[in-house]
Amino acid sequence: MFSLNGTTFTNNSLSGVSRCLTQSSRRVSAPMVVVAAVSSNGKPGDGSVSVLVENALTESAAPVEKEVNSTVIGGVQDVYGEDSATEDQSITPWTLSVASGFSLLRNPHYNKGLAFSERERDTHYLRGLLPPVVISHDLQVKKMMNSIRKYEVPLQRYMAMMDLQEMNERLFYKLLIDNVEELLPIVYTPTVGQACQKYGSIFRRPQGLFISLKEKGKIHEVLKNWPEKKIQVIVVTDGERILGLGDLGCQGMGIPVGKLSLYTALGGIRPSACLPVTIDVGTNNENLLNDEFYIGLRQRRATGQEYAELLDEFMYAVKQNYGEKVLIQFEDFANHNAFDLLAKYGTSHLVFNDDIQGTASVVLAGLMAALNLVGGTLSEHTFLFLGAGEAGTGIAELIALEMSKQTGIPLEETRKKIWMVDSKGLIVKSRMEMLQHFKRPWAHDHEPVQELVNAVKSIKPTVLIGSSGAGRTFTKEVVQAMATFNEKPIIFALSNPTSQSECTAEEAYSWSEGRAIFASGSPFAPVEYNGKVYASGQANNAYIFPGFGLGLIISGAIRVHDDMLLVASEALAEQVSQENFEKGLIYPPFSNIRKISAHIAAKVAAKAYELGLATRLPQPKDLVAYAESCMYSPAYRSYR
Ligand SMILES: O=C([O-])CC(=O)C(=O)O
Ligand SMILES: [Mg+2]
Repeated sequence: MFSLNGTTFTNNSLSGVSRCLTQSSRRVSAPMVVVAAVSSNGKPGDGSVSVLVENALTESAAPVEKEVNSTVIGGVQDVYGEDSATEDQSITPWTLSVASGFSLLRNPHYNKGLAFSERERDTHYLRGLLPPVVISHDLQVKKMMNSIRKYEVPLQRYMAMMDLQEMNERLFYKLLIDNVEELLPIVYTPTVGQACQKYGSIFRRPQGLFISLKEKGKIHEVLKNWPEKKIQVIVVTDGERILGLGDLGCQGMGIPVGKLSLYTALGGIRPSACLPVTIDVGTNNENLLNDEFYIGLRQRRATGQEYAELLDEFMYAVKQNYGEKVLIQFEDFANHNAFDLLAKYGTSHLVFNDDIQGTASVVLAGLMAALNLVGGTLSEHTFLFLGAGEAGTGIAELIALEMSKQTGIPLEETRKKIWMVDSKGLIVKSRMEMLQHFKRPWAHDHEPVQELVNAVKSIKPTVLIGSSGAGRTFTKEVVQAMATFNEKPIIFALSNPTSQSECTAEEAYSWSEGRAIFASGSPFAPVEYNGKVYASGQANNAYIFPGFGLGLIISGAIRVHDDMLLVASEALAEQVSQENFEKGLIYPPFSNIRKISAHIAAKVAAKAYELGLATRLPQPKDLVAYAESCMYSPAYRSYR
């Protein structure tokens, strides 16, 4: 351990440095140089950097470092103080870049491409490696958007974005942040669904960790192979229920990668703190098992004890490696595992299931906002769901909880306002014995009903929610029935990607004669009906999880609590403006998402403090300002 300019460097951080050096020294041919990379507010002196490097080299004994022909080496991107929340501005002005010359251009964390200044080109051995022009970050964004728009096929745009992420991380994030509405459907639903279906053939470089049954007993070591050490958020899938597309096995990796890029772009978590993980226990997808190019384990899914042991080893290895404040987001697990994993680890780890909890929170927010358009309180409405899996029952439970909080009526009673249809028809008491445990709270007294349309006609819901993963199930008859007994029927078609949406925006508006208040999980372009343009909202958990995670991180929360989901919904609903309502919108535009995320984060953090679940003390006075100040900015740093 040693100190420099008041910052203490531990052996841990040094081993990170030495690892960088080791890895770089294998790749670089240009001599490495020490550079002090200065963030916009920092002014380190050059001499100190040499001290840092000397110490780094002498304290780590790996022989490879001695090979480093080190005039000097720069940068300590990875040295964050123990207390750092997300972005490093408040911690230390120092960044340590790992290389110079050709390898600097090949390092996505530090590469700036044509934006390297004349001076940086001189000091970092870049002369001749770049064409003469120097362009600004903004011009780079413009140029990149021009080329991306030239691709007509969305998957090509996706691949161009992934290539950019691997080439120049800060440009990737600036592009995404500045053009979020245009690029979200590319890096996220619906295109990410296609990317997962083809992941085997488009896989180029590792973007996350693959942990398969082969790694059993070694997960702790496998985590150490990941180059970043200060992980704050992990998104993990086992690929069994990727969006509404079913079992995509190991190819589900596209989802954790996509979700985490939104954690950074939308929620401001720094990219190096994000770790995508795919657990591979096999797949039951015959097409993949028979595909010679399939990249995962070629076996049927392990279940029972074998599955549980691998997950258990993973969960404990994560805590051992990254501490108890690392957020683990479960994503796209099948129902039969999702509920159990959340219940099992909810008391020992900081875990969040996006499909159960994130979707619930975003839908509740949409409903809160919709009340402004349709009137009444939540408990005056009647809800019918198609699909009683993670999303459906998660949303239902949060609505029932909110109704109970608002009215003081017990949860068992408020649940009775919510009905569900699954593949076997309306969930009713007479089916109780045969129901999976998570469906049982929704079995109410009623005659058995097979078809959705008959359930709609009998229950007469004011709100119809599709969470079935089955596309085109809200038929004309269903939507028309909703429109006969509701002046403004609320219809959410949540399943993803677009192909699985229960109905399209156009169907919802035309079949309801323009009266539906409609939102969908995947985006739909505005629709014209009878000379009027209808823009619909995207009820997607992407509104919630980035800000929610930010709130947990900035407060140092150690557990997720349902009350945090309720305040996240309130925070999102509060961001819908009068102007949005006038257009019939119940979600704010994604273009404001970083501001929205800061508000969600502040409310979630405040709740964590109130519940005694926050460890980051003292509590900042202005949590919104604090959340904003912690957010990662993709602005380039200048290397001196
Ligand atoms: O990824 C999305 O767009 C939303 C989601 O979690 C899912 O559909 O599983
Ligand atoms: Mg999901």
